[in-house]
Amino acid sequence: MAFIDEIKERAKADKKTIVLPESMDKRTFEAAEKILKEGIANLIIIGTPEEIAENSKGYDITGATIVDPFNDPNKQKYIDKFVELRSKKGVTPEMAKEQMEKDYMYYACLMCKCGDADGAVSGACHSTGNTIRPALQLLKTKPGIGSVSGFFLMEVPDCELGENGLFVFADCAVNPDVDSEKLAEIAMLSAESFEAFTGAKSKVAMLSFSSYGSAKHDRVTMVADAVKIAHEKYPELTVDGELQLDAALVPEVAKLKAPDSKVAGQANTLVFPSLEAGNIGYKLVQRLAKAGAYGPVLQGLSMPVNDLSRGCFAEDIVGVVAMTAVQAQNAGK
Ligand SMILES: CC(C)(COP(=O)(O)OP(=O)(O)OC[C@H]1O[C@@H](n2cnc3c(N)ncnc32)[C@H](O)[C@@H]1OP(=O)(O)O)[C@@H](O)C(=O)NCCC(=O)NCCS
Ligand SMILES: CC(=O)OP(=O)(O)O
Repeated sequence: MAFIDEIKERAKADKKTIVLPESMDKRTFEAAEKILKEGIANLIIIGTPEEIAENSKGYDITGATIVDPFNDPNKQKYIDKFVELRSKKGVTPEMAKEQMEKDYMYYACLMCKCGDADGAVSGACHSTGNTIRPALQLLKTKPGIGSVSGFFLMEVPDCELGENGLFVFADCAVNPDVDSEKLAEIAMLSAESFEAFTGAKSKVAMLSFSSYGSAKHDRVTMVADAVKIAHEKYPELTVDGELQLDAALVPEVAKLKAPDSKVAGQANTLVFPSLEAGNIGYKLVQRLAKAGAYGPVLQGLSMPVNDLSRGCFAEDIVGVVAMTAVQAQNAGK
């Protein structure tokens, strides 16, 4: 069974409620029809009657709960929660109301925070920054986590590398500035994500343009230091580096470049040394290898809220909603 079909089956087994705030985009309704028909999740769609009528034309969204952000009996509860969480940052009730009406992602995050939804998915027509900022501000990180990061679950067709073509790539979405500490934490979170979604043991490669000191540069040292930190802080983690991509993936190259590594030649979880590398890397594999790219899924956030690429298809939204529902199932465990 394809990876995403397994995730859909897991989502269906214990249905969660996911909120979709992008009623201004037709893909939301195309995806909603599929999600409801397949029974993947209960849905809340945020939008005015005009937005819903205009963009849902031709799609059957019977069963979705529609919330009009200008006329919602629960709105005061969300305004109060917004102010409770952000008054120290100067947010007043008037500002909270205006922000929620202007940007439905704030509304969606408050629904999650108040327990009226288990997760949210947005980003088909909003940039990543605008999609995740409300979640970072209102939901915050899980206890003990310093930074939220974003991974893609990549499903590469006809590929024996990784876990039969399945990989986690991170960070592809969130942190423009990383250091060794952050990279080590991204490695730990990515390993957890890989294992939660695939059920297989993760083997994390910390990528660079150097393998085991073959090049000398500050950016190589940053990755090598991240590996040392990861070994110290997360001794249960199978992680190695710094490694070039070919050494991480291909057994024959691994024998030459990192012969004693427990990861080289078998990596299934790839931690990129910068956001540039991660974001470009996942798009290369998606577009040239025709890989499935599900995400960016956020890791380290206190509740499941996930982003999409603006280039996504409705089927990608369905996949990310299923992954969000599975994250919500795992949240209490
Ligand atoms: C994530 C991002 C939106 C946050 O930056 P920003 O909008 O400038 O916001 P700030 O730095 O003021 O942070 C806003 C809040 O989020 C928190 N935050 C920022 N980055 C965070 C992270 N990685 N993890 C957890 N919290 C984070 C800040 O602490 C701050 O909290 P506060 O308001 O309670 O003090 C920004 O780093 C960004 O745009 N990243 C790149 C996204 C992107 O374009 N990716 C490529 C396409 S996928
Ligand atoms: C993940 C990503 O790159 O998102 P977008 O394509 O919307 O910038």
